Amino acid sequence: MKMNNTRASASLKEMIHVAHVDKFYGDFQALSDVDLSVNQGERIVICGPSGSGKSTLIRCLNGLEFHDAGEIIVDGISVEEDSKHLKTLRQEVGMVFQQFNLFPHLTILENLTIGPMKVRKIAKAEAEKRARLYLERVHIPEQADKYPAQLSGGQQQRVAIARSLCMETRIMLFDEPTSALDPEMINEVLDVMVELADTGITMVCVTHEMGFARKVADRIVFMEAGRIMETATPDKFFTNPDSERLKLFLGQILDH
Ligand SMILES: Nc1ncnc2c1ncn2[C@@H]1O[C@H](COP(=O)(O)OP(=O)(O)OP(=O)(O)O)[C@@H](O)[C@H]1O
Repeated sequence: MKMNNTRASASLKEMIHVAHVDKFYGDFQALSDVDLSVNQGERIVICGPSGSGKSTLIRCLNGLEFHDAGEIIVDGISVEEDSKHLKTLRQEVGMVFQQFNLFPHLTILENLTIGPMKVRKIAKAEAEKRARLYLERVHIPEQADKYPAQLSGGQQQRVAIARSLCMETRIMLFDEPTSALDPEMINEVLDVMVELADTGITMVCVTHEMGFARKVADRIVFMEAGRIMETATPDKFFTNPDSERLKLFLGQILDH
């Protein structure tokens, strides 16, 4: 179900505000004067060469890393190391990583219910109902009673997505969710992400999957050397990029 009308009418609310952000690791500057604004329901794909700062930027959005200068506000919360609201922020922003980070000693169902029960204080029966619903959504309801090691990488990543969905967050961040997967499992995860994108959730996704970017993104952000070099709609991004660097990058990745 497309929700473009809803997204259009909601598009005035800015969910992510990044202004003049710098980030250093020691002496190394990983982000330089980064600006990014994401409205409610927007789908943003971030791409760029290895080491360009994509993961650093997305990790700064939910306080897994902290910026050194500038301002980041996510869903009304200022992201700062000493903020009292960091816990709330992390609860409100879902994140799916390259490595699935499931609890190995818990079943799939338990992986999905632990957050809602502990953090949201939802009763077990309700949490399980919700978990089974989202396992249906990611097309693996039959895996509920297995342990993560018994699932394929693609299935584990779909559980990781379902786990974020169970927390019913309004923002989902993805950091190269398919890059640790065997090629034949990439599409099953991307398909779930395409379905998720149609629900109106705000999405920021670091990925090299340009087919996904073309299909889903409202805007694609190209980073290089810690800077945002270009931001464009998929159409412009792929057919008429402004910078020579982006043309070179596209030449390299689209040839593969
Ligand atoms: N914890 C860290 N300490 C020191 N340097 C780091 C740290 N994390 C990242 N860097 C450096 O910061 C730069 C940006 O890294 P980042 O992981 O954000 O890039 P990326 O664009 O996501 O790369 P990739 O596509 O390879 O994942 C790189 O040069 C990296 O080596």
